[in-house]
Amino acid sequence: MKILSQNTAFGGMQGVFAHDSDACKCEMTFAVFVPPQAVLERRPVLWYLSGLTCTHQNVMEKGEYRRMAAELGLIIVCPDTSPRGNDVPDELTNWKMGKGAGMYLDATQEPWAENYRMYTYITEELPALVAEQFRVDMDRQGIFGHSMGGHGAMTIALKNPERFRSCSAFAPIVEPSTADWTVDAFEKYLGPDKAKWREYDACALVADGARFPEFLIDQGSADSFLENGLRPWLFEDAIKDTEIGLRLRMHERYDHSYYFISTFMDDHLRWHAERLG
Ligand SMILES: N[C@@H](CCC(=O)N[C@@H](CS)C(=O)NCC(=O)O)C(=O)O
Repeated sequence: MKILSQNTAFGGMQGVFAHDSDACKCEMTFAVFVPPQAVLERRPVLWYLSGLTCTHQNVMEKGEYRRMAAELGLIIVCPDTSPRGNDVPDELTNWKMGKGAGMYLDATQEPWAENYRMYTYITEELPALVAEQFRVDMDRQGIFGHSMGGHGAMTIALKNPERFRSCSAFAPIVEPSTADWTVDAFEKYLGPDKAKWREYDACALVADGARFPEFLIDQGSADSFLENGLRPWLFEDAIKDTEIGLRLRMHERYDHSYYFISTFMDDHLRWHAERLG
């Protein structure tokens, strides 16, 4: 693992690191905030998955999570959203596909299958590296994210309920297999057989029997992607006859940006801290 930067913040450390990824077959970059408490003891770890067009950097610069994470003693890991580098396939003029749009799935179709294995990267390779390199308590993990990353967090929690104790999302794409934003990418990454898309779709996963105790979702009413991309009411419908808990909060006047995310960031960190102990 290479250290790209390390800066003291709120008594802890904000670092950016790079490593050679076996899953994605390229160099991957990620950010980690280590709170001051982690000098003395293992602390819970919270995974933040970012949205379309983002790298590890957007939330690090605009998410405003460090003060509260330091107070609560949470380690925050912010991975990149796709494989990177000149050898990685991309669609240069399409921000909803390829680099910056990994969709947190393992692609099965050419030319994507070789590098676009973000599900394996986020659930296996990066946790192993983080467990080795930082003072994390891997029995206390939570996951959250924004937009495409909200989709990632919810599907990963639903598929791994024994691993995560908490999950929340800002403006998540709850049904990517029918959303304007994501259908094209799902078809290119996973092929035309829509049955194969279901394991990466929060609503479909619930319909197929996946369970997670409860979710917190914050959504801005002035989010221009609400009607065609995000549609949290579909998840509300999906869990109706289940024991899954949902705290869905709509916020008038808030849009899709990091101004919205940073406003409710403290609430999400507290939500996770209460469940991670
Ligand atoms: N580029 C797209 C918008 C993409 C977008 O809003 N991305 C969100 C995640 S889905 C984001 O976090 N963008 C980066 C940022 O705001 O820093 C557009 O122009 O319509």
